[in-house]
Amino acid sequence: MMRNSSPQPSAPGPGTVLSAAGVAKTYQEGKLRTDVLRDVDLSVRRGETVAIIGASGTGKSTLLHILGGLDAPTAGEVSVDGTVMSRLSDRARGELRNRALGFVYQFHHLLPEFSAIENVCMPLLIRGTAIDEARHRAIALLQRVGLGERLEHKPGELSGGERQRCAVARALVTRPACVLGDEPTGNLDERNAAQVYDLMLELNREIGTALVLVTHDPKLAARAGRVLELSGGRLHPHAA
Ligand SMILES: Nc1ncnc2c1ncn2[C@@H]1O[C@H](COP(=O)(O)OP(=O)(O)OP(=O)(O)O)[C@@H](O)[C@H]1O
Repeated sequence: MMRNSSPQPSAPGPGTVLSAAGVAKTYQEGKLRTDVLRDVDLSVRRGETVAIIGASGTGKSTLLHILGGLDAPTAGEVSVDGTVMSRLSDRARGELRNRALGFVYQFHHLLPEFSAIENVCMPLLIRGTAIDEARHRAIALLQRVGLGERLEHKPGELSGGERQRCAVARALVTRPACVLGDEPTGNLDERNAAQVYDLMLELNREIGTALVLVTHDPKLAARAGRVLELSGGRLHPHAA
């Protein structure tokens, strides 16, 4: 494939937990063709925090889905913890996602019929952790995010900020190499958004999980170690 000469946001190397090389994505609906991503290169190192900003419709969610293995690129490759995702079977890709990645969405995506502790236990149980150990780890993390008194509450019985903090706990309970957040604080007021964002950065420091966060809020983005802007289907270093 022809590669352009735009500067790479950073080159992959040892300690890279997530990388994209020449990632393109085209949506084709009948005769309508939309080239959303043209040539995305990205390399995220262990423990790094990266914010991705960009105008509405530039493809931030599309990119995050592809980085998380939820969608396949039209061209290019994504590697998670050194393994190229497209070379894996669906099952092996699912296992890699469960082992190495965590996800936080704008709308928490917690399971409504399960309690906070059950929601946070879920990724551990999926990977075969014994129930007692899973509960022990879920309780410790829920206490850490300030929900120690809300363990048995269902999502509908939690406030918006509490739901997002529970979703953060669920994403981090497996101590993944990297957490991907798609506007993780986007539905919260400024104070709650700052609190949840703070929490993610604190857990990043404590656990060493890398964070890749899409946000429309420049103030929040500026607190990440690196800010990249998606425009014209490519990622560019963002000048502060
Ligand atoms: N399944 C699809 N089929 C066709 N086009 C799509 C599809 N999904 C997204 N698009 C288009 O791709 C473009 C990028 O969408 P995406 O949701 O990734 O943007 P975004 O940067 O996350 O936007 P926002 O900030 O508004 O959430 C949009 O123009 C959208 O219409």
